[in-house]
Amino acid sequence: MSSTTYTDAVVDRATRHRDGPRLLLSVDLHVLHEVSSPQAFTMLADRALPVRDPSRSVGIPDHVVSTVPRRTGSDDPRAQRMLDVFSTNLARTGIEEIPLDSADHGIVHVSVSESGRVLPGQVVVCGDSHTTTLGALGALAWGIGTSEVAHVLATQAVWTPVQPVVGLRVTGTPGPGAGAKDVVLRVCGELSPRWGVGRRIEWSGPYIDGTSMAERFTLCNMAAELGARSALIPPDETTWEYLAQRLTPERLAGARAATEELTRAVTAAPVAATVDVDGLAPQVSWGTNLSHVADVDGRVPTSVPDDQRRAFEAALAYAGLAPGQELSSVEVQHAFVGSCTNGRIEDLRAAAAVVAGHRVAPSVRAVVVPGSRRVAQQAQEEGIRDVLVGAGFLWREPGCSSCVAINGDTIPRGERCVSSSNRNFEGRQGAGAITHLASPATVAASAITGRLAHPGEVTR
Ligand SMILES: CC(C)[C@H](C(=O)O)[C@@H](O)C(=O)O
Ligand code: SF4
Repeated sequence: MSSTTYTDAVVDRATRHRDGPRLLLSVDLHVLHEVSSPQAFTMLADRALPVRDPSRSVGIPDHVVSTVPRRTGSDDPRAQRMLDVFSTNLARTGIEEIPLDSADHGIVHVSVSESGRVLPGQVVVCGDSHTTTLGALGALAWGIGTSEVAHVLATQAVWTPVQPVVGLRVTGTPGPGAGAKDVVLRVCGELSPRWGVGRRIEWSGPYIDGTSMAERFTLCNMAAELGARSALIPPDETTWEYLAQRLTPERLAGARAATEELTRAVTAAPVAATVDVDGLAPQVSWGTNLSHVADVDGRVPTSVPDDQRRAFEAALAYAGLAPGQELSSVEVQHAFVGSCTNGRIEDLRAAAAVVAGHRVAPSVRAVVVPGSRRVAQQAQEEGIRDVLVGAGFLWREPGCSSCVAINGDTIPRGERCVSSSNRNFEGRQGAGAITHLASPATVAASAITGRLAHPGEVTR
């Protein structure tokens, strides 16, 4: 018998039907948000199809919601209409909504993980590319398109191609001031943005074994930027400790028993790439895709392989940078701590640790948007909110906010934002806005200095 990876075992358990190169998998949890679901509900209504199992779906408004304190929805009538349609669709079909004022509210991927809705071995889908985040819990989780959302609503199952499972091994210990965000930026920089296309990734190696859950969420979140359908970390004691804080003892025991059964004969995925992050410096993206990554105390590259030259020049022109330019000379006007990549309590702690005792530079507008209400609440209780606000950060309500800037939290044209989010495409944070992706610690240090900065510049 050929060996089976953890991912294969999850796929096998969920398979309802096989049709040549395609599998029909049962969906354990379907997460919906207001942007990718309206047409799906319309498709269902047009064909008079009911939702097959509303109890296995949950809807959370996050992308277009205002983040202004005491918000109730959106100030923009079009966005408000989207929120209203979303609520109506959920109520009409009997799907639970986690509304803005719920203790469980947050960005979809943050909310469903911290409220204990996601378990190892589950198949989880959402009309959102960063659903890979939930692979941190050992779930097989990926983003689907709107017509697939309709299909899942109608059948509680999803078609997926048979795909190879590959190991992505990470070794070494990052250097001072560097963490999981720097690691995943480096991984994206070293492998191509298409490295994961057509593959299911299993993270492995000594670095991964030692990561916290917060770090795992960051890593799996950004695996979407490698083009992978899914990326996960098979469950270990770290996973179970996280779940123990969120599940009743009975549910926890049930989930553990099911996982033990599932994983009895699994073997590690064959390693397709190894990235060594020993001594890694904090990373920052300088261009317009995830291969444009460098040490924050380093320089923009001076040359690239010929086949990348055009993209390189276009990225430099868009970002207003020159080959060989020192990144620590690049001034920023905005600093954003938030998103499903780095909007968790650990991320806010990391930012607060850097800014404590310092002031945000007068030339910078620095904003914290917690990933969820729980994160916001905990930050308040721990005094982290006070540290950040005391240093000059603006404090907002949870949501996607400037990560994708479709809720009004737009970065103006020509202005530069150092951001703890995950995408740096042209116009991602607003038409003509320039994005530098970094860790929360680097965002915090840059907010203080007014230019891209190594956290050590501020803390040492
Ligand atoms: C709006 C949504 C469909 C989109 C996604 O799929 O990822 C967004 O979350 C993003 O990060 O670009
Ligand atoms: S925070 Fe950003 S990456 Fe995450 S779901 Fe929202 S828009 Fe997408």
